[in-house]
Amino acid sequence: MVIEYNGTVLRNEVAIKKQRTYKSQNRGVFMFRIDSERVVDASQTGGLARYINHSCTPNCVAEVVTFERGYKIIITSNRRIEKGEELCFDYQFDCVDSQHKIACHCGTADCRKRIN
Ligand SMILES: C[S@@+](CC[C@H](N)C(=O)[O-])C[C@H]1O[C@@H](n2cnc3c(N)ncnc32)[C@H](O)[C@@H]1O
Repeated sequence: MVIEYNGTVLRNEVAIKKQRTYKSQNRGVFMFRIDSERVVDASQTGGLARYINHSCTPNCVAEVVTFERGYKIIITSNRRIEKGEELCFDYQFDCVDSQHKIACHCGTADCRKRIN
């Protein structure tokens, strides 16, 4: 394990409202989708894991572990990581319409050129 992605678990509807609010306040939005109903919001209460960037050829994997009392998002490495190397994982965002695509700058040979 490398780090846990901490934050507040929100219902989807609440997460969408909060996302709008953060954007209207010019604040960063740091959210991790657990499933179609729940999102972990790390924008206000999250730790350092929220700063991990996306890569199409990542050195880490983010997994949702379910417990009786909730969820944990665990980020583990999938290979040896050298000192000073940037941590990254595949965001696995859903594909969205062409107007809202985010270009990927991971720079790896297998880059898909967009994050979503
Ligand atoms: C959770 S934040 C990651 C931390 C962010 N780079 C920062 O400095 O706060 C996610 C955002 O970072 C940017 N990002 C992350 N990985 C990227 C990538 N491979 N290419 C381009 N932008 C990326 C995108 O704007 C994305 O919406």
